[in-house]
Amino acid sequence: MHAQATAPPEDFPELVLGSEAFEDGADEEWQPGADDEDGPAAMWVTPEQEAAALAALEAEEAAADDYDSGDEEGGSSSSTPRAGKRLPAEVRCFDTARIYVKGGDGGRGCVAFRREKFVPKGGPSGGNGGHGGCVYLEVDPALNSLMTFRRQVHFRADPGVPGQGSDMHGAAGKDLIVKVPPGTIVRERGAGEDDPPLFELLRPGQRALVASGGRGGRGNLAFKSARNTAPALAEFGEKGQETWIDLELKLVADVGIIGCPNAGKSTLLSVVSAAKPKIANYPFTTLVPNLGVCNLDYRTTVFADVPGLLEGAHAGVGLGHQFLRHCQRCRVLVHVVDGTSPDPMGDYRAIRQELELFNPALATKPQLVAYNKMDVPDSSDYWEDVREQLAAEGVPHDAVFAISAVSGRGVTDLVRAVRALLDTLPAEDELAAAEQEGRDQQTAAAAPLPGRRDTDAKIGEFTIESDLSGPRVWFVKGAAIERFAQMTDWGYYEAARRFQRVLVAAGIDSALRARGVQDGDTVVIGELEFDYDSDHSEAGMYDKWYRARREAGIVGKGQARWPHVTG
Ligand SMILES: Nc1nc2c(ncn2[C@@H]2O[C@H](COP(=O)(O)OP(=O)(O)OP(=O)(O)O)[C@@H](O)[C@H]2O)c(=O)[nH]1
Ligand SMILES: [Mg+2]
Repeated sequence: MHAQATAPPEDFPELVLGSEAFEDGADEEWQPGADDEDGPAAMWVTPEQEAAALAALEAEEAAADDYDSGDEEGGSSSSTPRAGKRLPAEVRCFDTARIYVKGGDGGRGCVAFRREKFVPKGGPSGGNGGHGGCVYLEVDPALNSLMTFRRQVHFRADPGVPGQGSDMHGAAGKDLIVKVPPGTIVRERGAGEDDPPLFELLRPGQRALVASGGRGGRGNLAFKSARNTAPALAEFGEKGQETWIDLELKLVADVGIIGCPNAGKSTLLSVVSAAKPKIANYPFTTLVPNLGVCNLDYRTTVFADVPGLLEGAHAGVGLGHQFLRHCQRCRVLVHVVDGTSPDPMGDYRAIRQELELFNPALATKPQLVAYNKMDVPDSSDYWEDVREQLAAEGVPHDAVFAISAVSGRGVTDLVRAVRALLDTLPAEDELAAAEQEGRDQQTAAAAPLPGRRDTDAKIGEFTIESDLSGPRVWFVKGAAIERFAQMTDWGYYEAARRFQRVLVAAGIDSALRARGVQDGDTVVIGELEFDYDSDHSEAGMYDKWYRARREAGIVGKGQARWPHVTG
């Protein structure tokens, strides 16, 4: 902010503080004619004004209840239980994100004619525009959250390069590759949890096309035909596909470590793997699930340490329970019980209940219990007692382990037991299963993404709706005809004429007539709007095109040549 205050006065109108106090005051202070060299550069904004502006901005930000308005500093906010939207932004955003993706527009085609000495009537030589770049999501195993999407939500691939004269086609736009963590699920905007996702990205390097680039427009070379050897028209490039998509992260781990806050879950992860999660003696140290890879007896097991769970988490107490979704992919749960807690069994039951409330399938996952902090006398005194009570609840003795995560005592036994338990489970590989589903989804994904134009659509496939209540309006809807309208470059009379001919050939004109269209009615095709005219004679069409051009104030430029083709 301070840097902005000292910026040269010319920059002032661009400042986006959006505060009344700031703008009003600054207007009085800053004299456009004043010599900048006189006095300090920041004189045109007083410190009071800046403070007032910042205060207003902060108030505004606090009021705006959007994604980024949470506290980033942690501090008191992260240790007090908060519900719903007022959770720290970190917690709200790490495992879900909504992003905007747009493929690059195709480059426009070119109208050019070959002009060379000794080559009379060289013919058309305008090249096609390049294809727009596509947006892909790609799995990057180095990522473990969707946090990056807090900084950037808009992703646009490069447009195609326009075609040029001398038969030069434009280059294709560069694809944009957006990195996502393994376990990212892609859904249509606003789709529910139960709707089939568009993609599930699990394996490193796996890619999904989320927004394809537009086709390049054809240049006049492409329109050359035996009948029209000197076409004076070209197309615009097709617009790139654009859409909003929801991302959700479900970590891919074999083992989920769950338990109350401060039970020692992160400590356990840090001793079984090389992960270095934050460990501290207060609840909710962990806000974002951590992954760790454990290598024991030449076997690799991935552990996930999720934030602590409290009784009432399903109702948003503590950090809520949303992160439990990460455990849905885990095959085994390790439930860490804090031996130093005043009521270890109460903690245990509370967590079991929260699991049940979140998802009954999670509560039936195989689980091992780790009674932690055995190095503390308080805790070891109660160990036998807790063990018996757990047995009474149906947790056999061999599924309960006494450990001290800090010293590492008992941890190896626990990990071996986890491994053994994993081995007894059906060899069904979660990834393979998900991928199997993924294969089925490939077909689903082949269905058009929201906002996508179906490239296979036929020009004759359209529907007509009308609104004759006020000014008479006809809406012609169809993927192919809308694309055609968008790509038509009205700057060329021939393009306008071609459009008119296609309307007739595709049966749109006759369909409109059958429905009772009248001259002067408005016809809307995609973003194109024009007045209907039944006069399809060459002179009539030219006249209409010329009038439209003049109304738009572009007469004199462009290709107002007529009649130049005798067909
Ligand atoms: N004495 C003793 N302290 C332990 C043991 N394991 C963890 N602690 C301590 O317990 C505190 C909490 O440990 P964390 O690993 O951060 O606990 P957590 O379950 O990840 O907590 P949250 O992330 O806040 O839910 C830390 O001060 C650890 O040093 C243990 O075996 N013995
Ligand atoms: Mg932790």
